[in-house]
Amino acid sequence: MEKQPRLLASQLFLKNSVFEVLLNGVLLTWKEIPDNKKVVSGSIHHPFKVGTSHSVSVSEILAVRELDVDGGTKDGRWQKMPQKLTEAYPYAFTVSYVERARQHRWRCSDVTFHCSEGALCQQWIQTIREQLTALTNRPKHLLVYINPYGGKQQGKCIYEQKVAPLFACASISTDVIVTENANHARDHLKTEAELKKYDGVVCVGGDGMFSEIVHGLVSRTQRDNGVDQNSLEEKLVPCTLRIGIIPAGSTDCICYATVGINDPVTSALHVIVGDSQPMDVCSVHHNNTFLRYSVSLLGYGFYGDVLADSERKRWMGPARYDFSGFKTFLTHHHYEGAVSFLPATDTLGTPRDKTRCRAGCFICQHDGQLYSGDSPEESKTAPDVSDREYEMGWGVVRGKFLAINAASMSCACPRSPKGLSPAAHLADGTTDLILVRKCSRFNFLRHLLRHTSKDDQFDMTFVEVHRVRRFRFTPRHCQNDSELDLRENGKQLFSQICRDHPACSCSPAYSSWNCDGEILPHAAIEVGVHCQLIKLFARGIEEQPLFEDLANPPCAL
Ligand SMILES: CCCCCCCCCCCCC/C=C/[C@@H](O)[C@H](CO)NC(=O)CCCCCCCCCCCCCCC
Ligand SMILES: Nc1ncnc2c1ncn2[C@@H]1O[C@H](COP(=O)(O)OP(=O)(O)OP(=O)(O)O)[C@@H](O)[C@H]1O
Ligand SMILES: [Ca+2]
Repeated sequence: MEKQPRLLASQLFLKNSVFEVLLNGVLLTWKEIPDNKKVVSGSIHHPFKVGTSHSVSVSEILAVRELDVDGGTKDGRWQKMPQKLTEAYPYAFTVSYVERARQHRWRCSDVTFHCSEGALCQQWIQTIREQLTALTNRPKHLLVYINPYGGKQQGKCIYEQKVAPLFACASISTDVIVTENANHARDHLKTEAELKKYDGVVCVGGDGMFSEIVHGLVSRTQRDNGVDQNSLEEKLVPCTLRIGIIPAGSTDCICYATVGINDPVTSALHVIVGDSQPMDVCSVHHNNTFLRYSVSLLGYGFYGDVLADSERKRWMGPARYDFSGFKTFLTHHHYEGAVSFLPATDTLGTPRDKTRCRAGCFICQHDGQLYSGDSPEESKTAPDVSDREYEMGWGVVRGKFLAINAASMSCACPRSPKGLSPAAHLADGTTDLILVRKCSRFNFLRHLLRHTSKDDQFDMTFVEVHRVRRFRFTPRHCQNDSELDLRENGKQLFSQICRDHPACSCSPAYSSWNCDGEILPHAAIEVGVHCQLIKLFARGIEEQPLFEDLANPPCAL
């Protein structure tokens, strides 16, 4: 087959005007041309219209398809064409591309170019297709898991109506599994799935569903590479398959913090263009035994109690968190214990930075390290602790806490658009440890409210925040290491304490850990961060243009 040129320039017809259309391997641009420069004959030009121009990155073109002269595309989509146009320009092709809308939303837009010669039309189609084929980061075959019961139970419908047509348009083939029970996706990935067949795994659901995919993929990768997940000293092997999240859950905080919005079409488009966003993963251990992975929030006290209460109210849907949040706020329990942590002293950022982790983040590109390039490749995913540091650098905070939160990323979500730790990074190998000491209800409310405003939620005397690589929590009443059933022990201990002090308003001895929306069975845990262990089909939150109305300014050609 004849090699297509990388550069194409033609005068083509679009919406009653003649446009200079240019493809240079990086950009597709089309600019309305003035009357005196036209070489196209028989154009139906609007003489008073001011020339407009557009530009689309080839990497954001989804597909190109031929348009039949009778007005339908070859793939069956129907388009209305004025008769005069079809007579003068009987050949046409449609380019589908990403267009940016408000609040980080992406939409699929179509532009149809008409020409008088069939050969020219074919040349354009083939050249664009060739340039799309050269984009090797794009997935061709995906494994999709749908949770039909997540969020408002719309997962199946969202996928079929909004996502599947886009995947089909971009010629992505899929194997779709609608899960039949909790952990179906995790176990299928862990043991059965033929991962070699796929370029990525997509989940349709919320943070819980994403967590299943992470557990399935990370565990499978470690098993295939003979790595023991139980030891915190082990360097975990990064997963090669990227993960896509089509949001259909209650919080969707992973999606919100990696894309900027929980919108199924936007997420599907990030999958199609083959974006890649590395992410840190925390491994949580108890007595040198692996418990779970966490990518967003590990929360003891307030967020643990909210989750424990809300699990009994799943029937309420996403509103359960507000109900349980309000109830937990009123109960105002505090918990006693010791938090030891290894500060990330060698990092580029701090939790109090004004800058945010955004697409192309400088800090994440350097794995959060001050001295990039010095770290050998194999140490990238390890909790990165030398023996000396291990002995020397640990800090300890003891006391009574309303909340102990570790945010490995901002945890931005619709409830708190800036998140629990606004300056946290997706892929710097650290987690932000937020300690909220016992304080009055009023002060705690002030702290919570600051998650929804511009004010700094850390700028309060009872709150401290540390960027750490590892941490450990030991509850005060943890008598021995074999504390096994937290809930039973907790209840017994609570009733014991309250029998001793009948008139007091003491808190139970234990809360629970909320690990990305799952309750952990132990209060005493040790946590390590594995830098960039997984990759998502995302690019981080893109900076908003200064004036949103200029999100798609006409480009200067
Ligand atoms: C007064 C308003 C204050 C609003 C403060 C909002 C802060 C919200 C911060 C949300 C952080 C979410 C972190 C994400 C965790 C996910 O891995 C996990 C799985 O999806 N989600 C949850 O655990 C779900 C956790 C959901 C927590 C919701 C907490 C709602 C608190 C409401 C407090 C009301 C007090 C009202 C007093 C009058
Ligand atoms: N077929 C199924 N039946 C019951 N539970 C399922 C099924 N498939 C997945 N699950 C479980 O449902 C739980 C919740 O799902 P998901 O995360 O999709 O929604 P959510 O809890 O509403 O949202 P979020 O996690 O964002 O709060 C997950 O932990 C997952 O393990
Ligand atoms: Ca991080």
